[in-house]
Amino acid sequence: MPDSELTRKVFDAEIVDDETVTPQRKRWNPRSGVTAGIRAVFAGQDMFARVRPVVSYRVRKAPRDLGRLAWFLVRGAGRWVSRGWRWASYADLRADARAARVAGDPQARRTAQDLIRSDARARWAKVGGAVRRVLVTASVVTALVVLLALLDALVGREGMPGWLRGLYDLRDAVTDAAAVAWSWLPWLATLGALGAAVWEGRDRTPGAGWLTHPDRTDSDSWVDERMISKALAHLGIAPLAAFFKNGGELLYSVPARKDGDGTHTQVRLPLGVTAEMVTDRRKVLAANLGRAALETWPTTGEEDGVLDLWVADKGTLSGGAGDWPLLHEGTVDLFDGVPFGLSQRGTVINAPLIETNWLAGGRPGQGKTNVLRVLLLGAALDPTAELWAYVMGESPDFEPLAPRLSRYRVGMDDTVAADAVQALEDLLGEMERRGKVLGEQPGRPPKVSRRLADNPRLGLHPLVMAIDECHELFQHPRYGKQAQELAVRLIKRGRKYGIILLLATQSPTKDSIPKEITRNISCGVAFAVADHIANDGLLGSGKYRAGIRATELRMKTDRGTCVAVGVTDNTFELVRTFYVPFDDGNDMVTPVIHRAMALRAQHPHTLTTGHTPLEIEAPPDPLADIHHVLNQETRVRTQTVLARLAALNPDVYEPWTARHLRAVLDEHGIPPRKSDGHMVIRTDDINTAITHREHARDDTGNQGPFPAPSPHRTPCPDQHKQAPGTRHNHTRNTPTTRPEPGATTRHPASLPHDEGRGRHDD
Ligand SMILES: Nc1ncnc2c1ncn2[C@@H]1O[C@H](COP(=O)(O)OP(=O)(O)OP(=O)(O)O)[C@@H](O)[C@H]1O
Repeated sequence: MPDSELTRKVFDAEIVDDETVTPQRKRWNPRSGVTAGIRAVFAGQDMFARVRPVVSYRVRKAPRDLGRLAWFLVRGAGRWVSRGWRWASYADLRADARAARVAGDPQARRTAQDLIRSDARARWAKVGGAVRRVLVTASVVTALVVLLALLDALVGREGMPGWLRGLYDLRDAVTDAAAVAWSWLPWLATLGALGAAVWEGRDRTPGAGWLTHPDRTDSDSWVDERMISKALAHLGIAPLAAFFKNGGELLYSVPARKDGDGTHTQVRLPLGVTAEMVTDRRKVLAANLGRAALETWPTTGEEDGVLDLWVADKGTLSGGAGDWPLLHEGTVDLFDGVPFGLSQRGTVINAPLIETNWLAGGRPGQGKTNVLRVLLLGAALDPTAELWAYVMGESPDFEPLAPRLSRYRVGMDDTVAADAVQALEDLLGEMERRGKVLGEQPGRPPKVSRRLADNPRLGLHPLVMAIDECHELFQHPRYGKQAQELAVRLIKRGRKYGIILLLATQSPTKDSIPKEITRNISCGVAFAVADHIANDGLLGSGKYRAGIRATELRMKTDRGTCVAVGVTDNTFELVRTFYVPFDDGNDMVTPVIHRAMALRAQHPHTLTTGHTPLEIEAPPDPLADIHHVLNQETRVRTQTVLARLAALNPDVYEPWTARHLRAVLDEHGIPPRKSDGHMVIRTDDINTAITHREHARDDTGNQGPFPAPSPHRTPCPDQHKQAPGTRHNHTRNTPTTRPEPGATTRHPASLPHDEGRGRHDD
């Protein structure tokens, strides 16, 4: 018997699993139905048992609640009246005028009075416009109604066309509905007005009951002028206490209002009291307001007699800043800044880097290095930026950034200090060169702009140098003095040339950081510091006295939170910095650097090589690269081409799929080709496309996507050997560089004298 006859045949089947079987097993069981019913009843009873005490409690409290409702009604109506009066009498503007008179500011007073006049004019103009609109509408509607009535009387509905009869039906329906609504309207209007008045008059103080709730979701966060005045009255400042005792009322030039995650206000203090007297009693003020000292920020306003107060909502500052916005995607334009942290108001601060220099400091382990790393990471996502980093100690903190760093040295030995000084010297030379380049530009622009930075021929791209633990460099017995001088000159003059210095230190004393640096630095960042000397060393002199105090930050508890000046237009910011983890087993920095590398590979960019001429890297040329990897074979399978491209330039081609390849071929008019059922690319097609492209360039005079070399550039004898599309790494040979991991496979050196030397750029 043949085998096939022994095989069982299945004509119809169904895959059966537990779920399909279970419903068939569940038959109706009268007993279980009864049990379920009883359970439902008991569940209902549970519910009833829960609801009953609530209802009885409400019933007992009903008289009190009704009383409160009545009181709210009266108070709401009162509030409306007073608001109406304020509106009608321009009370706010009059108060401004009065405040200006008290402050002895005639200009402000005149402005307030002018505003009252112009407001009155605008208001009457508005009323006139509204009356005119109402009159016109009423006349049109009346004319229409009269016309319809006349027509109805003269012609009769029977003689009218269908659409006109429809119009009459509509009119009648609207009239009937209006008549019904009219009979209800007084009731509805009264009820609505009563409800609105109760709502308006509800208790707005914290802790109000079920009928009321404060404007904030968190009643703990409530801080108003009454509470602030009370807190100030109990600070133990004699003139302030006397002022309140005599029935004085403080003048709030900025009323207490929600500002991000807190409340902001400005108070004009009475005679004999300065803002500094209040900032000195910050802890008492915080306690009086029911806040931690860190959550209470009294500072001097525009004048010594004006107190600027910001009080954080309770507990909001203890939360971290969350993920760095660029952690998973996004690029940076350094001219717009780098997301750096959350301000006390809960908004993201875009830290400015262009035209600034930074000094970050604080006690050990509070987050300085992370700030430097975040700024460098952000800069790395601007493909035009060139980055250098010097770490004056043995630390792997910047290791994952290495592929994107053109210069990178780590260590405590003298060679690192020597290289850092050399780098500062190179930056000064570069500054001179940039000054000349700017001077040669049409219109002699005073500083580097995005447009100029984008032109790789000029070499005016942003150049960021970070020095971690910079006090080690500035205090170095041999190189310290020179480093100080160079850094000061750079900080003073380098900003407009797109040269940015980022410094971080544990020890911001006058011996470790030159005074000229702390004086001229534009962005100061202070994590928890020990005393007012360190505070003012980082943030600028007088900041401690003005109440801008990183001394309030607590070691460990406030790790990652810093006081920053110069990062926004505000006098200071309390910043919860973004943290990009680089810890044992959690490295979120490397993926960002991979993105940064891929981005940079797609842009022509310049490297600064000390006093030597600029080198310009060419962007990849996919057509030439395909030609290169075809290796003169007649045809090669598409998948093989993709693999070879990825090996040739992984940064650019590793993410490529057949679709990317197809797009390039389509762009050059190369049709899809098949051989033995496989998609292939033919060398002939690519050769033809390249020839066409060359002709097209000759015709238009266009030099193609590669930027022409710098006029100063020394031609490399073997430059033509460079694999097309790979990036040229021609940099000055200085001991400040170190070999890039994998540099030999990924970026073959095009110059024989580059072989074996330190790396400079990606
Ligand atoms: N913004 C932040 N959010 C949360 N944790 C942070 C933040 N910044 C730093 N940290 C934590 O603090 C630790 C120390 O950070 P970092 O190395 O930046 O401090 P540092 O001040 O540079 O220390 P050192 O002076 O020792 O170099 C980090 O490993 C991290 O756990």
